[in-house]
Amino acid sequence: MDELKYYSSNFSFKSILSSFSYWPRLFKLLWEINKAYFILIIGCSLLQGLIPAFLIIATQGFINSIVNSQNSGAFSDVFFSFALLAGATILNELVSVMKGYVERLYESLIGYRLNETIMSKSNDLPLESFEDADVQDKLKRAQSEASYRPYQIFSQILSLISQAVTLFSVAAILIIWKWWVACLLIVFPLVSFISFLKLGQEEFEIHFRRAPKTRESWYLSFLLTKDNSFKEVKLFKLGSYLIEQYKRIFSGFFEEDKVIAKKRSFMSIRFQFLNEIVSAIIIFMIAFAAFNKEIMIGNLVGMIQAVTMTQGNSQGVVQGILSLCQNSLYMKQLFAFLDLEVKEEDDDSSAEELGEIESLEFRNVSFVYPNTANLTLKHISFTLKKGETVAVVGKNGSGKSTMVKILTQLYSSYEGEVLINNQDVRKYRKSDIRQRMGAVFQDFVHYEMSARKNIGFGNLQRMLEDESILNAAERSGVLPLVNKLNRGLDSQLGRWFEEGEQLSGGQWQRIAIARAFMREADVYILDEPSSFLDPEAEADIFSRFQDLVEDKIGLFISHRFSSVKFADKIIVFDNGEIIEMGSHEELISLNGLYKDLYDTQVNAIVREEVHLQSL
Ligand SMILES: Nc1ncnc2c1ncn2[C@@H]1O[C@H](COP(=O)(O)OP(=O)(O)OP(=O)(O)O)[C@@H](O)[C@H]1O
Repeated sequence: MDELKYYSSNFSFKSILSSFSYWPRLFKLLWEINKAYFILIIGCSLLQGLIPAFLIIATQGFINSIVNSQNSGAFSDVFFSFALLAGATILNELVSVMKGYVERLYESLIGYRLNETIMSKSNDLPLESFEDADVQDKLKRAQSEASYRPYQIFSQILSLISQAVTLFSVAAILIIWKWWVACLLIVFPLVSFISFLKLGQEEFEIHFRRAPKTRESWYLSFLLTKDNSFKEVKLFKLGSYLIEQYKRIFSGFFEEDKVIAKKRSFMSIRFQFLNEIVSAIIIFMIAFAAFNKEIMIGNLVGMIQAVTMTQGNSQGVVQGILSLCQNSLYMKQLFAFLDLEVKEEDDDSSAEELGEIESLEFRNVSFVYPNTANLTLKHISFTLKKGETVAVVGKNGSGKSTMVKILTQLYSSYEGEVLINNQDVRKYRKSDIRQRMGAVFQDFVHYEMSARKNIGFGNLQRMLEDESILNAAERSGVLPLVNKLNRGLDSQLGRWFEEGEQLSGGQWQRIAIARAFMREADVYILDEPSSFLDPEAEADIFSRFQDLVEDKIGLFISHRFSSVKFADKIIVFDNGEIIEMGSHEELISLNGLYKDLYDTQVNAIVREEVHLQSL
């Protein structure tokens, strides 16, 4: 909201001028995308600007040559001026076809490249920024508006140049006759400039304010069109409600658009009317001059053409400058996103080389999520050592996943120290650290792609090596499933694309675990790996996990104590703090939260067994 205030108060002529400061950057960007197209379009635009004046002179000459030939009886001049006129017309057509062709290619190329740039920028952002609603709004604005505006600005500048060339060359024909006529035609449309400029600012402000609502509407349509939400939408009969919400947002937008469109139409009618009166008077004056034999009939035709063209071009130049002002404001949005600070220090060449990770330590780590009031992690300290399997338990929302995100360097704005091999993690490149970690997050991804990619994404270099992929599948116990797939590793998974084979929740989870195991890592982290698994599958996964991490560091978060109790060390989280730590036996004897949670689960299982036996 504050930002809107900032922008609103800056919708001034000055701010529009300052937005032109992006032009050099924009031109550099467009030049780098394709130099040949860039030059060709500029060349064609200049030619297009000059041709109309030439056409008028050729038409004028052609008509006058006919009139002269009637008096002299010689036809050769007519033939010559006809050839000139025909040549100019053909050239005009050729230039416009050529420009259209290059423009289409260049425009789509620019669209792709800018989307690519926006995607790589998103990829470079740290998770903290990515989860920020303001950054999401900026991203939405950059994606929806700014990716096609750059070409618009470029083509507007060119058509402005071309129109200006036409305007002055055609106006020269009138200046020779009566200079003030040309001045009147050029200057008059400027009267409308300020009014249209204000309207353009209003329109921009509306679009700027819309970004959060546009995102909301996108989300509503996402809920209705994606398979993972579709089931609930059907079951709870949310469809009509969501469509209604969507409609409400768009009807609001439509009303605003209608108001702007109405204002624009009224303004156009007013200025158009005044323009027509001015040109009617001038055309009448030209006709009167021809009637008095002050000018020839060819000149009459040429000058009437010149009046219409000067007037049209002068209006075109004004409109061009206006939409250029407006588009320049949108350009700010693109660069506002591209200029977001990237805090990742991966390009730090002074970073130390990271060897095998033998120990990981949290020393007095506290963390608060941006824009929230309370600490999510409070003075956390623990150590993980090579050869250890550590389980993390605790109630929902106690901070376990947050700790994992800090461990994997997805958040870096914590207090305290995170150490690798007794050295501060900040000494190492984040990408080097992540390279040595294999993790499955709670909200792991179902890639709607082949089984090969789903597993191979864990180690891109090995994605084409069947043996490595099958090995990872074996380790996560998903090999029998992979072997049963119609096209083996290259079978499409999920239902989004053709010939996709849908998996169960547990099968997807095993595939995600295989992806983590694909990495030749020193640290393996599983955040609730058993949430979709049946007890047998869960026991299977943990025994495989323990084998895998025998001489590595293994960390898993779980709510299932049947697996947790076999860990070498158990860390108990409560409300962002570590309140207990030790082996299963040690924690049971402590008689604290761990014992409570454990007893609750064991008693529930016992009750269930008794109930089953009584049936
Ligand atoms: N991206 C975020 N932005 C702001 N707050 C967050 C974010 N992610 C989590 N939180 C908050 O941080 C707290 C800890 O969440 P966390 O996911 O770490 O808990 P957890 O122990 O893993 O819970 P669970 O067992 O339910 O997975 C919660 O109160 C949650 O609301």
